[in-house]
Amino acid sequence: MANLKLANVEKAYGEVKVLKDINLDIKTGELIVFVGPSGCGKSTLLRMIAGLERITGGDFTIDGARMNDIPPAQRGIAMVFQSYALYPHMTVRDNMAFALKIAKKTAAEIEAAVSKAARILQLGPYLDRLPKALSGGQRQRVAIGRAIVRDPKVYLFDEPLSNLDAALRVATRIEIAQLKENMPDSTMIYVTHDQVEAMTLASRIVVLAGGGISQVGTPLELYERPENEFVAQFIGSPAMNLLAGEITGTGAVTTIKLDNGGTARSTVPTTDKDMGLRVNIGVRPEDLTAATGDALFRGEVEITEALGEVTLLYFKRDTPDAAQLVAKLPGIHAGLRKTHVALTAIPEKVHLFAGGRSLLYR
Ligand SMILES: Nc1ncnc2c1ncn2[C@@H]1O[C@H](COP(=O)(O)OP(=O)(O)OP(=O)(O)O)[C@@H](O)[C@H]1O
Repeated sequence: MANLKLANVEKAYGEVKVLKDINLDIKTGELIVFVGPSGCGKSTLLRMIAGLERITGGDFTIDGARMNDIPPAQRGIAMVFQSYALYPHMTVRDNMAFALKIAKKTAAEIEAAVSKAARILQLGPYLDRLPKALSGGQRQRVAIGRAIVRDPKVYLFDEPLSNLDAALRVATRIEIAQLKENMPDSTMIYVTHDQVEAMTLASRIVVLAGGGISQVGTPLELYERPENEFVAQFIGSPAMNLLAGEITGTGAVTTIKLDNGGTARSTVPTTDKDMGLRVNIGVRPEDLTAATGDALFRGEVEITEALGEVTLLYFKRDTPDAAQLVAKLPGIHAGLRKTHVALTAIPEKVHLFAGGRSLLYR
């Protein structure tokens, strides 16, 4: 059991605050994923939780006990890094047993812990091999095994799959999902650049930006109800399209006259005082469909990318909207190249942002 709490946590290097006002409650059994642009402080925050970086402000507690000044080894936390750093001259078994030998555990305790980890990670057949005789994915499993044998309350993963090739990433990602299933009471925090890892593994995703938390939510909450334009465009690939316009009709369904001449409708509710408000509508590429009546965008398809199950459409860059718009249509539509298309989206899929903030969260 481990409930983690970060209260007003900050990190300053000299005068520069790289993280501030970090408030986060993590419950036992959650798998929390930190995402955000490069340099936003994901690794720093993870390392502060591990005790590898000093916390310069605020409090970090595990089950109510303040951890700020507790050394890493006494926090009950194990960290798995992207470079697995196994001891090359030791077998898989000895790599996993090493920390327990140092901790002066008995041979029987070590044997029990190593076999349990080997079972969870399906490393049984490899226990007597040296790391050089393993694939990258198997080595990463041994690195995770070294964490498991210590039976920590909290697991921290710093981009554990980023050194693996695409196929192995998928396989190892599924293994991590299974690992989490097998250890429902362990709390995990995972840093990644990979959207798919974040969306598929996380109980909740923490989006970091500009030194703070931009939004915390389940993967679907972030996808369906982003609080701001940053999260809207960060989660989902290709990114959500933003088109500028003005509110011309309010109520349970809002009408927006777009600067490009198009019209959009949104089920985000508005009131009379919103008439004339400048907004950006947000529409995901996958929510755009061919329009028969009102369109929110019309343009000439310049490039198509047929990916098999979907086709991405990019438009002739003759207006600001056309330059940034991407549509994702199911199936293969290479024939749309050089044709004019009109696109719309159902009102339920049209997000509204004013000043960068979603009108849903007013
Ligand atoms: N020792 C240091 N002194 C000063 N600034 C630092 C130091 N270490 C990190 N930083 C700064 O802190 C910020 C956060 O770095 P961090 O490595 O945590 O980002 P990140 O989100 O993990 O990035 P990436 O995704 O590129 O790994 C960066 O702007 C970085 O330049």
